[in-house]
Amino acid sequence: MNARITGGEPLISATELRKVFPAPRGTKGEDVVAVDGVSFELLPDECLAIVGESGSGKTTVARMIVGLERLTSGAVTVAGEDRSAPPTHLRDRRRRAREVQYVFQDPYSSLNGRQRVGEVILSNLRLHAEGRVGSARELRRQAQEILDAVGLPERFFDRFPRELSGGQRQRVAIARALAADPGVIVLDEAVAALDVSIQAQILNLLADIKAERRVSYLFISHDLAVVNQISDRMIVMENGRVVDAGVTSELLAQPTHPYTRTLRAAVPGPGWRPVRREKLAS
Ligand SMILES: Nc1ncnc2c1ncn2[C@@H]1O[C@H](COP(=O)(O)OP(=O)(O)OP(=O)(O)O)[C@@H](O)[C@H]1O
Repeated sequence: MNARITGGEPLISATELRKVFPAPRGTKGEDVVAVDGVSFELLPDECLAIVGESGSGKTTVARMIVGLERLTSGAVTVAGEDRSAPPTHLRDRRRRAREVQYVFQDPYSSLNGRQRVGEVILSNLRLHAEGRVGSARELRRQAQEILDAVGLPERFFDRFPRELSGGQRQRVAIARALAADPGVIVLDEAVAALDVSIQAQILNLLADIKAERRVSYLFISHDLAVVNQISDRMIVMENGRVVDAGVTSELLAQPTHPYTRTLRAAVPGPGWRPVRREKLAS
């Protein structure tokens, strides 16, 4: 079972999320309001981007959604079930991981250096098989199928992460997420550490996976050019609040909010124009 649901019911619903980090003990510093009244919905088969400058609260929102950060107030539901409180036991944690997987920014630190690529995938397959673990041969076949889906042929199965490039490592991280067969993948600056040409490859890969596996993405990024390529809708965060939201191509073509205009103006490269995703796909 995964968190996929049919129809227009949101996969993730975030309502009035608020996160306050207390000032460190013994200091006279002030509490940090990292997230303040953030609401959004992620629909089946869509990619929703959360954009904003560094410190705007994007990662904190993502961590609240996956249960890594306790909510100060507000509510999160996944596939209609309340997920506002952190998981209390291992079973709950695993069930949530099957619903929503998280891919981190840094492909260099997010993989265990002592685990071979195939084992990374196998261990997540075993973890989420819910007692339906097949033979070792069948598991290996499934692991290789997932690696094939992210463009890593059989010769990568026994390699260690240190033997891979940044782009290849991020493919492994995506494959590891897919092994849980999730309904949603949260991608937190998942291409930010990669060269532009490798970024494009990973974005194409993500688009292919989304079309083939019907997984939804919550795509956290500060990079509007990247967001323009991958997302259907976007919300814009500034100082912990949502200041703008809408269909990505429309919002980028004609940004109305001053902050969105500022972000848009910061996109590098003369002649950069928002391009509808259908055009990119051809
Ligand atoms: N564990 C924490 N303790 C205290 N303050 C925190 C903590 N985590 C985040 N913050 C603060 O909350 C605010 C939002 O941070 P967050 O990392 O969510 O922003 P972001 O938009 O993801 O930025 P970046 O892209 O740089 O990660 C920042 O002011 C940050 O310093």
